[in-house]
Amino acid sequence: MATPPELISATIIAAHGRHYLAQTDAIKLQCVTRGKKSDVAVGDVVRVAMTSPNQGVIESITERNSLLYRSDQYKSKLLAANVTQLFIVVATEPGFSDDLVSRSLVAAEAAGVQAHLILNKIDVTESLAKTRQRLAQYARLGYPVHEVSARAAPEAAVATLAPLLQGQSTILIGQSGMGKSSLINLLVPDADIAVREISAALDTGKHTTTFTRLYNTGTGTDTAIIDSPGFQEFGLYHLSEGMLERAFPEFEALLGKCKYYNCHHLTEPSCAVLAALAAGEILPYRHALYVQLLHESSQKLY
Ligand SMILES: Nc1nc2c(ncn2[C@@H]2O[C@H](COP(=O)(O)OP(=O)(O)OP(=O)(O)O)[C@@H](O)[C@H]2O)c(=O)[nH]1
Ligand SMILES: [Zn+2]
Repeated sequence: MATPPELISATIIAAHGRHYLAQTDAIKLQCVTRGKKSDVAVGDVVRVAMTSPNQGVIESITERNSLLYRSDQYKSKLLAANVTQLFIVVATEPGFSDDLVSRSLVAAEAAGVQAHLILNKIDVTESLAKTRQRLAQYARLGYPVHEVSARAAPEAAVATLAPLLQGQSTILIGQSGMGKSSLINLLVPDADIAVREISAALDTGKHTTTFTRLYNTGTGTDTAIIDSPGFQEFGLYHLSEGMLERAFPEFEALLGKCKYYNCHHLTEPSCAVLAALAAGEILPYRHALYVQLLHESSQKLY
């Protein structure tokens, strides 16, 4: 009987299709999964069977502490595993979408991950007051908001964000143009070199921003920053009704107070959530998003 190959432990630092790059203490390994499986995410700790000095096959995934994902009607797409917090990068301009911010917050809640909002470009003073007002609504829901300017005050931006990142595994997400790359470059000084290395290893050609990647920063391996491609949509078809109502912190104190124990908070009489909405205690667009997500959840085809 042949001895099975030795398995080594590694962290997935980039994913492109079914090709992965895994980092061990000493080396980077190009990895594939067995068969058609593509259930591996950046941030996963995996066991790899070496097939050559820098290549291997992923044999197993270590149990995850968290898993963030998006989904459409047909399938879900893993965003990152084992993250402890999500930074949603927004800016004074171009404008950002409240729908995408709230969807990201719901995804974070569902994954049990702490979410922060990072307001970048506070040097653009024309739209600053208005943007602050919009973000205050999220602060009232309990999400910390941090203000920075990657361009006008880079050192202050690092001073604000670096302590929050220490010892955490943080994924940054944001719509295109918010300045996420500028922030990553400040927080991870060798990010450009790392991205070039990863692109070469995964053979992604010029499409350097189309894949999610993890950077280990600081002295140990306990601090990780994950950069993800800019996005235009954030489907959440995979969330069940029970998960959805618990993903809205403004519903929390009201759950269990509706007349019907199985209330959907849509049109039911004596619904505590609808009463709070009517009283102006719940923001209309947040409830509308809840209704939309409930609809998406019922449209799931997998
Ligand atoms: N005024 C101002 N402009 C900024 C700031 N940070 C970034 N920018 C500019 O905003 C634009 C977008 O920045 P990027 O860092 O490329 O943004 P991104 O979010 O990574 O966008 P994608 O690469 O499209 O995903 C660039 O022209 C930056 O120079 C800032 O603090 N203030
Ligand atoms: Zn209700």
